[in-house]
Amino acid sequence: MHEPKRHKITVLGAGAWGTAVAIALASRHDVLLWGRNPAQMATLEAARENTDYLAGYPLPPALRVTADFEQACTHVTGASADEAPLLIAACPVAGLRPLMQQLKERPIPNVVWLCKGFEYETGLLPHQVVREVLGNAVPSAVLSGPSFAQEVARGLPCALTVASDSAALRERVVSAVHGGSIRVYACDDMVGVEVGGAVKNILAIATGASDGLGLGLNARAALITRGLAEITRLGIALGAKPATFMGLTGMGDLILTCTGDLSRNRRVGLALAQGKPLETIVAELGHVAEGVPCAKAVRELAKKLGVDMPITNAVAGVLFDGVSASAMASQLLARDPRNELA
Ligand SMILES: NC(=O)c1ccc[n+]([C@@H]2O[C@H](COP(=O)([O-])OP(=O)(O)OC[C@H]3O[C@@H](n4cnc5c(N)ncnc54)[C@H](O)[C@@H]3O)[C@@H](O)[C@H]2O)c1
Ligand SMILES: O=P(O)(O)OC[C@H](O)CO
Repeated sequence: MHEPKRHKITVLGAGAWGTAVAIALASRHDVLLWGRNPAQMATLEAARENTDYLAGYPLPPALRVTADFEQACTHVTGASADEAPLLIAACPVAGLRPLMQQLKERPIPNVVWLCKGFEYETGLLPHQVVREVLGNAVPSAVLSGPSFAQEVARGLPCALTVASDSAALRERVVSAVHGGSIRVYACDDMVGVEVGGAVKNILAIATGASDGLGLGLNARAALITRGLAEITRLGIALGAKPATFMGLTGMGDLILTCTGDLSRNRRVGLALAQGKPLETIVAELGHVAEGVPCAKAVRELAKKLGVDMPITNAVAGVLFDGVSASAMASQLLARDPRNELA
């Protein structure tokens, strides 16, 4: 039986996902939500709602918010071991390195990140970025899986996976997050969990484009299935465990993001099918769509590693090389036949 315990938690990043996670945890724990924009945080406090990133979901009275980074850090660095502190980084991949640099000289107890992607400039996974900046001494974990912020903020059921090579941190994350309508599973395959979370966003763009072109449900199922093969090939080349890709952060998140209209990445694909330019799509979205920078990073990484990733290459062609969505579909169909399990 899961023993509920009260934790001191700081969530760094007040976008859609950081806000939803803070809302979900605030009824059980002492949670402080930090955002880097003082004006936005003042509005959030006044309205008790994140109108910029998660409109329509009131903050519970127990949830405290701040734009003061010092206060956000002290909430966990000043906590006793008995208060089992947890530091959660809820920024996009592009913000992870700067955020870790801000934390570098502080005695943080641990760090758990929620972002999904490869660092654009370096092609590194989030755990590699964190270790490059903080070293190996700080226990670190990734929390990922099929989870739309709006549903989590509403308290609807959801299952996530925490991956870490620290058994103690895995236990702490399960202790803090598992409960209510959230189930948390644990594993030690950080590479597999991060690769699944990153590449599914590219495939959601592909599926959105296919659906936007009206190519049908058969095409959608084909893209999801062959997309999973593509994710698995890259993951194995990077040292992941193949079984991870059949789990929540592989197949689970891939299905959700490719089929759920709440997905920003899927919406990018739907808009590409209408022929909209990428700059317009990104501006209209107003939120991060990690699949866009990730497509470029993964195309380069796969080329370097000699991993065949035709759907990723096709998506990158539409995003960055001026290929139309319909030409992308034709190019994928025209590829030579291959053995399904190769
Ligand atoms: N929204 C979801 O449903 C969801 C679910 C699971 C995972 N995620 C992942 O979580 C990450 C964040 O997504 P989101 O939905 O919150 O994005 P968002 O666009 O809603 O918000 C991004 C937030 O990050 C902040 N930010 C950007 N750079 C920062 C930095 N250097 N330091 C601090 N804050 C910074 C922005 O100010 C903004 O508040 C992404 O990697 C996304 O893939 C999102
Ligand atoms: O809205 P998206 O496409 O960034 O997807 C959100 C989550 O990653 C789904 O698990």
